[in-house]
Amino acid sequence: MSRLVIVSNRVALPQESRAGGLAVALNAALREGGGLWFGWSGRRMREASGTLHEVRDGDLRFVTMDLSNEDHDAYYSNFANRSLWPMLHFRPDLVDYTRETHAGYQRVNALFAERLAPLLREDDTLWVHDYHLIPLGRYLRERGIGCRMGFFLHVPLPSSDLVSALPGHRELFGALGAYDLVGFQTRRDVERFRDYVRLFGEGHALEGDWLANSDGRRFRARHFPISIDTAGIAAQSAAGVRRTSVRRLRASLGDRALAISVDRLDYSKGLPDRFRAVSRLLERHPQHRGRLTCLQIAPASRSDVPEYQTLRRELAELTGHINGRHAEPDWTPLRYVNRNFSHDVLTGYYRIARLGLVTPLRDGMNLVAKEFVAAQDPQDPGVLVLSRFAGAANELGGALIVNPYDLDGVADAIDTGLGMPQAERIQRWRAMMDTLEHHDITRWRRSFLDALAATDG
Ligand SMILES: O=P(O)(O)OC[C@H]1O[C@H](O[C@H]2O[C@H](CO)[C@@H](O)[C@H](O)[C@H]2O)[C@H](O)[C@@H](O)[C@@H]1O
Ligand SMILES: O=c1ccn([C@@H]2O[C@H](COP(=O)(O)OP(=O)(O)O)[C@@H](O)[C@H]2O)c(=O)[nH]1
Repeated sequence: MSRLVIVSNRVALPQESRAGGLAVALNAALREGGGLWFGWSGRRMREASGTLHEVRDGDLRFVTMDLSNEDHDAYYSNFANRSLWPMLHFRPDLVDYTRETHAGYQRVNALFAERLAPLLREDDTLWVHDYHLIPLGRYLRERGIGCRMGFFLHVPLPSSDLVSALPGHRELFGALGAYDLVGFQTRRDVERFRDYVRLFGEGHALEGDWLANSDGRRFRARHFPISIDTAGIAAQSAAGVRRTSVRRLRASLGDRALAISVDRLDYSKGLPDRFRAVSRLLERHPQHRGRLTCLQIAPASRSDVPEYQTLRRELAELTGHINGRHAEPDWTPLRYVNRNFSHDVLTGYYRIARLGLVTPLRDGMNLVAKEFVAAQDPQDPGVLVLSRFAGAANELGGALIVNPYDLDGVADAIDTGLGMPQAERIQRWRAMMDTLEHHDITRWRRSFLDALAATDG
């Protein structure tokens, strides 16, 4: 059997727990079959990039690479997260592009290829992840690596008009033609990719899910919605409610209902609009005053990036403003926590919540939405309020689907969710849980790798 080699910027080393769906999902996927995981070490050094570290855990091998401060700054904090991330999340107004940081991104991708190539075998299956590493496949091919290569984009792909506004887009997105299979989260992302290839791309779209790159070499593009370890999370949450931290949260609520949100502190997640929607709820539906506690867990993310610093300041101010306006001496509507929690605790929190509030402005998938569903008590499940702009909305039709820009609509959905009869809650939850039980992380991994194995190579 071919060895699986996963490459991603973020690697979840054994015993490491941090926010971010990619690392959570790949960890679950790799543990199933063993293999090698290659990526950034998480260390920024004063000296040059490229030092490798290795950790073994059973039949898993983790090889990570240090980056210099300068490379990390150009590749991750700037080009990946100030040029690509905002563009891919439909925010051209936030794109900050320079040729220098673009060159740094290409340089780090070339270095990934240089360090990874000697570790590869001819019959490996290589699976590259996300917008940090789009050109890696092309650099590896230039080094003569001929093994099967797949790429998965965890974030959305916007329309060609937006993509084509990024300087150098042809070279960057044309590099996807070096892979044998390119995976996206949703069908719409695939459609937009095919449109892009047709209108601007190096290469052309063929019949079915086939495309041809600029050399005429054929590759495929399909959607593979990422998922979670559904059974594992259900079991974890049932046990989680007995944890001290979960019991303490429940005790602190008294007889108030809990609405929970869990997001990296990122502008794509729509936190300011969500907080305003909670404020709107208390105006439109005053019966919830003193009866509802909204808990927002928002671990800091990409703190070197100015847009994230601005958002953090904005949210601190907005929380103070909303609580100052609505709170009573014995009640505050919003609890806002900038800390990272382990899955054991989070799943217990989800289970005692009456409502999961997941309202990103754009999100590739949003695993929190799926985790919230999997963590519910089957006899007394909570309700999910979910943005139509999260990839997860395509599969979780049992949620109350909202437009996060429509604050009145979000407020009304919260009200509907809090008042929903038990029979309807069970019916909606069962439909979503059936989907997640059928389509879990194992199935995601297998369907991608089976499709990759079925390409010409
Ligand atoms: O690595 P960071 O910069 O700390 O960011 C964390 C991850 O955020 C993004 O996650 C995406 O992948 C999820 C799983 O497919 C998906 O559910 C979510 O919608 C995406 O936003 C990013 O794409 C990852 O590369 C980061 O590691
Ligand atoms: O304090 C936290 C906050 C989030 N997460 C996890 O981080 C992932 C977030 O993934 P999602 O797809 O929702 O968004 P992303 O952060 O990848 O954009 C989920 O598995 C969360 O359970 C976590 O472990 N601890």
